[in-house]
Amino acid sequence: MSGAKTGTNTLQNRRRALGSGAIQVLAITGGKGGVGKTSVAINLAVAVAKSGRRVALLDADFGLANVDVMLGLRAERTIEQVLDGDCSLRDIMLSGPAGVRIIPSASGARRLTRLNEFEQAGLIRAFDELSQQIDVLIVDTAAGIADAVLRVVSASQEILLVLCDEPSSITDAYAMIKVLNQDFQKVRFRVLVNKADSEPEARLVFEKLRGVCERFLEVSLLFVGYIPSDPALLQSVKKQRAVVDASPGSASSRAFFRLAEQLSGWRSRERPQAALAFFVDQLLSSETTELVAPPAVKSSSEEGADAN
Ligand SMILES: Nc1ncnc2c1ncn2[C@@H]1O[C@H](COP(=O)(O)OP(=O)(O)OP(=O)(O)O)[C@@H](O)[C@H]1O
Repeated sequence: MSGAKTGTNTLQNRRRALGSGAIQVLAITGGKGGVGKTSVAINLAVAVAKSGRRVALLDADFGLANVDVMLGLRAERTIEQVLDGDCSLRDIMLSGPAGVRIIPSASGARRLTRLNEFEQAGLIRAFDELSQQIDVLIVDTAAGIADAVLRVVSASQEILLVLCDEPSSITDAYAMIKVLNQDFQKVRFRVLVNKADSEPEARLVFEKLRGVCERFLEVSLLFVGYIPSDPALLQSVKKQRAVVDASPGSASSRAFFRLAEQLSGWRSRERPQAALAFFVDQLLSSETTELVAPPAVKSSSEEGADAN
């Protein structure tokens, strides 16, 4: 058996070991920039954490990674150093409001989809470590439909599309749904309308997207609610705080708490217990992944996985 093949089998065993915990993995996306993806990712993460679940927020917006900045934190290191084997996930995670673990990735997020075998082992080690510590992984993604964005989104068990009432938001969301459906066989999308003034208005925006999807695609869209346009959210951004933390009684915060409550009921038909393993698996199945023999790096948990 070749060294590369042996390495691949070992990696497969390690990936399987990630499947043991029932972790929800949710990508926040939308196609268009500025619709509020990062605001939703942060506030939903903090609202879920306030309900007692353990949450990690992966900042995979490699264009304008800014979760840390929006929360007044400073990332010294990112997932890039973890992939290089320089440190562990624990060393780079920041502690956000309500104990949300923030994983800064910046340009490392693009690299997540193009890993050589040494880096694959680093990624699996990192998520193996994470799987013991969280119940929910929320992934904030970049705008656009670049391949790296699509791969991160399609790797996630649940997809939450953020829309707002602008024609380009609808067309960009449609473009994203189409490519996720046709190239990645995704059929189910949850839709959140942001910056709406009322539920009827939000439903109208949702119906515009559903109308065009029904005409051309076989996908299922679920309306999960709306976040009102809220000056308190803008104020909290200026203070580098999550609105659910700074103004928990504001209109947008109440909507985020409602959404957080719903999220625990989003049990995917696609084996929720394997969501984290699926996430890592999909990132690693990139066509551009190079196969090179990995250096022998083992943690005790990987040794356990190898023995299975
Ligand atoms: N519900 C809301 N009410 C008021 N302002 C909002 C709301 N949601 C987002 N915003 C504001 O809209 C702007 C864009 O939000 P955000 O950065 O979260 O969008 P994004 O989709 O992540 O952008 P990008 O694609 O550029 O990363 C920010 O100034 C944010 O404060």
